Amino acid sequence: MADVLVLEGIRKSFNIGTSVETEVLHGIDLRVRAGEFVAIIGPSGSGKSTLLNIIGLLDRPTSGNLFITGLDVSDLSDAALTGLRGHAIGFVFQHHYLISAFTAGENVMMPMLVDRGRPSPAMERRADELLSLVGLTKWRNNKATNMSGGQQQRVAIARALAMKPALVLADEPTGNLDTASAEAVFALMRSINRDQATSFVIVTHNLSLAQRCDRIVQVVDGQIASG
Ligand SMILES: Nc1ncnc2c1ncn2[C@@H]1O[C@H](COP(=O)(O)OP(=O)(O)OP(=O)(O)O)[C@@H](O)[C@H]1O
Repeated sequence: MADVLVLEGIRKSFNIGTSVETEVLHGIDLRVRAGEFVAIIGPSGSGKSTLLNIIGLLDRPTSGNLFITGLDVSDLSDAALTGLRGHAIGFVFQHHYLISAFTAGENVMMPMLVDRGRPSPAMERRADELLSLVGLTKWRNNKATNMSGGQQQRVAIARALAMKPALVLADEPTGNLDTASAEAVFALMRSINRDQATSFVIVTHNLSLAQRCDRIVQVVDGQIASG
């Protein structure tokens, strides 16, 4: 199967203060195949979120090559990166970042509205389809604030899928949830992965969930220690 994501020799340094430069990622090589579900684990401060931000085109590497769905993104402008991010990648974070004044349906429509500017019946239908997929059809017109943490995270997953991304990135998606809700959210992501062949890369501290992914990539001190 084709690779949805290829990283070659990715390095990332941050400037701390005016002169001190610290390298946080020391040459990461990673491939994720289309339809693969990968867990990234590692100690706090090892560079997992930095890596996910680079994969998600939210930050640029200091050096190295990054290919998303076969496209070399190294020389793309910021505007082109934003466009690619909007279409190829869906994001789920530890905090759901739903807009609390909006309904579940409106939150799911947001990426489509940002892309196309104005609402349409097709967008409404897509939102309905996605809310059904995450088991929240009845909650379509409820404000996000009136939903449980697990339900809010399921809305966030529906929103992440709105643009039919090839790859979903999730940073501690179950970190704020109780055990039962974490299980439900993980099972939902896994079933979407299986049914729709969407690739997932999730950062998690939850080892029992990580063990149920296709592959575990362990990051230690800015390098891949295994996986
Ligand atoms: N914008 C930044 N400027 C300077 N240093 C940064 C920046 N972002 C991250 N770092 C540093 O990079 C290192 C890796 O941080 P990162 O957040 O990627 O780790 P992590 O593995 O995701 O940790 P955690 O599991 O605690 O979320 C840390 O030492 C952090 O202080």
